[in-house]
Amino acid sequence: MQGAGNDYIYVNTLRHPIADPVRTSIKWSSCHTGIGSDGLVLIGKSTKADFSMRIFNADGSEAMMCGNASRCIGKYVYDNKLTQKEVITLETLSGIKILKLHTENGLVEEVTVDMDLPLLTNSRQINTPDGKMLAKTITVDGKEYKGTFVCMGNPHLVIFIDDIKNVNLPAIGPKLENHPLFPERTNVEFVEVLPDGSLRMRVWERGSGITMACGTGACATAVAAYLNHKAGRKSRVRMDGGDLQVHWNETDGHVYMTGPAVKVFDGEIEI
Ligand SMILES: N[C@@H](CCC[C@H](N)C(=O)O)C(=O)O
Repeated sequence: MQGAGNDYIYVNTLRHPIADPVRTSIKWSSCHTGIGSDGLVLIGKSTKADFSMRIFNADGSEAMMCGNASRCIGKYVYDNKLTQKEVITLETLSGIKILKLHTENGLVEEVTVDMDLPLLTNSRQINTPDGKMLAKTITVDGKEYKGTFVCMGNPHLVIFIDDIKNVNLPAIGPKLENHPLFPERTNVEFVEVLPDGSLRMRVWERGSGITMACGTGACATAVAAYLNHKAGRKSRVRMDGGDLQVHWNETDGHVYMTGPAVKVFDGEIEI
């Protein structure tokens, strides 16, 4: 399945348990020797919510949260009749998220995810030496990058720039991901504010590299844009694979992300 082009292999572990998800994600994500994906997502049962999600990056590392995968799970469980609910709770390593399904002709087209509160101070995931987050200047290869840190269950470094075409993402992405400031590594977003006010973002994902979109990254981008006076509470985040709508609600402080969820194909693989 894919959400704005961020593609994962989804396994319904209620029927097909995966004994070694780390090894499986590395093997299956490989474009030339596996299936090819940004990682592996396990849909499971939960004692606290309707379903659970575990997300593994292409390098086998497990993440706490995935925005695009949450939407795709909403589509998977509804379209495959694992539930008839149109509001679903999903247990993740970063808490329970609420998915609101938008259906057309009995199938899910879009999903709004309550992504909970953004974390703007230090978190377990991002241990900066001084314990202070928000704006920070990071020097890499003699060049300074001013980043805003936002944790959406997982860590994001959002960098605003004037012209996104000037970013050499394959070169700078891994250097920022593995910068000593982030002992647990980080996702990295470069963002240009377009004349219509939308946010053009490209992402280097921790553990997967360049992806066509990142849901938590889009939310982090919208929050950082508001904090840096570059956008209002509602933003359209435009990524290589499509757009997401993000609303940082001032009443409850939660971030709401809305976007598509698409099935690419069903398949069987021997393990
Ligand atoms: N693509 C995802 C985020 C996946 C996890 C991330 N690479 C991490 O390690 O934190 C999304 O849509 O949010």
